[in-house]
Amino acid sequence: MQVKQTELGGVVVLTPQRHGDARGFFSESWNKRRLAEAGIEAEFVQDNHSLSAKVGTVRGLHFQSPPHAQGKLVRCGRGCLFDVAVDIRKGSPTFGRWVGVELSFENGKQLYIPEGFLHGFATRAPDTEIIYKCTDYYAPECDGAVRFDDPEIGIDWGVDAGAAVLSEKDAKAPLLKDFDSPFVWEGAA
Ligand SMILES: Cc1cn([C@H]2C[C@H](O)[C@@H](COP(=O)(O)OP(=O)(O)O[C@H]3O[C@H](C)C(=O)[C@H](O)[C@H]3O)O2)c(=O)[nH]c1=O
Repeated sequence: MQVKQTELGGVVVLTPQRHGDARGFFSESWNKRRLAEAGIEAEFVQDNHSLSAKVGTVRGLHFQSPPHAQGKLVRCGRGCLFDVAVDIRKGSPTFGRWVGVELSFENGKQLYIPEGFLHGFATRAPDTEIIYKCTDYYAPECDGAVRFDDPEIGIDWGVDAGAAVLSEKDAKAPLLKDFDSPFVWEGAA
């Protein structure tokens, strides 16, 4: 498995090995021991799977606040998407900074996003399916969001923000400056 650190500490791009043969390929999409070897000690308790029919669908930027904060291991089961993590840990030297990576069925890449980060994605192909493991259960009372097109964050989604396919919740999400993050950077004094 290839492991590539990003400029946001803890956010890691993983590419599991694919064993190709005349039938197609086989890949271990998740292996706890290999993640631990990559420095990721995560206990996953829930798998999520969603389908987004239209190109330019944006889901995010979401988080769950403590005590049900979620780390996520994200991959693309079909199609192609641009997956983004944003650091919202107060005191972090990279607070408000984002990283993005194209995940597709073709490239087999995965993104690990620890607790304390917003997560969102924009689809780049029709009928795109995202599949991701979470380190805590769904807790709607802890559900939170920040606007995907917040100019202070400045994510280049590669889609026309005005034409993005959004949920009502995402269309009404607050800006980062109007939001009090429940996360504190562990490196803070
Ligand atoms: C997240 C979640 C949702 N639901 C139900 C609640 C709604 O009836 C329906 C759609 O939920 P929502 O509109 O929040 O789904 P997304 O917009 O895809 O939200 C997700 O998108 C971003 C990318 C994430 O990382 C989060 O996992 C999550 O916030 O599924 C559940 O039953 N369990 C769950 O874990």
